[in-house]
Amino acid sequence: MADDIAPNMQARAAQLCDTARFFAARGLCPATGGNFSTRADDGEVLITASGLDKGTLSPADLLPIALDGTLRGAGRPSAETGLHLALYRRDPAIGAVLHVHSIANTLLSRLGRPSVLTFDGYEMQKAISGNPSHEGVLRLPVLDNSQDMDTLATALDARFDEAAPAYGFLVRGHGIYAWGADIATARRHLEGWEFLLACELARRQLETRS
Ligand SMILES: CSCCC(=O)C(=O)COP(=O)(O)O
Ligand SMILES: [Zn+2]
Repeated sequence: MADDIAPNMQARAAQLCDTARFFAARGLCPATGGNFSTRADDGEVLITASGLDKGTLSPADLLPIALDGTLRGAGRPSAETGLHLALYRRDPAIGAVLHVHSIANTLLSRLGRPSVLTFDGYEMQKAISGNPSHEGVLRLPVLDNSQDMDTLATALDARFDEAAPAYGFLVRGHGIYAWGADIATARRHLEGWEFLLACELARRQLETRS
């Protein structure tokens, strides 16, 4: 909880909560869905406690946890902590991991059971680091959902090289994970992906009607 957060991490904790409230205010964290974390300077991770309304988060709702899953202090960390920690362990450059549930990410990961979604022709592709133009093709991997975080983490590990250039992946019928070197970059990636997913869902609906 807040007392356990080092003084030098207070600003980052506040920024993470601002970011969570930003996405919640846009309807991307319905019914307590979503979880948010950032790497701390001491190598620990601050992650949201489980089951909270992400629209009212404050730093008191963040829990410090080691990369091996050892919780420092009391509280119940996010049910999806295992996936966040797997990402931080896999890539030391990851500074923040954000997860939300939207209608677009939930539906598009289910329609036709894709293993990957592709995007081309969208200016917003440039929101994803390393993509200078709408002319490239972005690939967003889709993993099957599981309630077992070890199963999900193993599946992610096997496809991490695909997910890395996307700075994210979808979990089927569940939601999106996006990350970045810091909270602001992770937020840009997540906003960008959610815009692209919303466009793609609307495009498919319009095509079906015509
Ligand atoms: C009601 S959403 C189901 C749980 C979930 O997918 C989620 O993102 C929130 O779980 P947490 O334990 O982090 O609150
Ligand atoms: Zn979730």
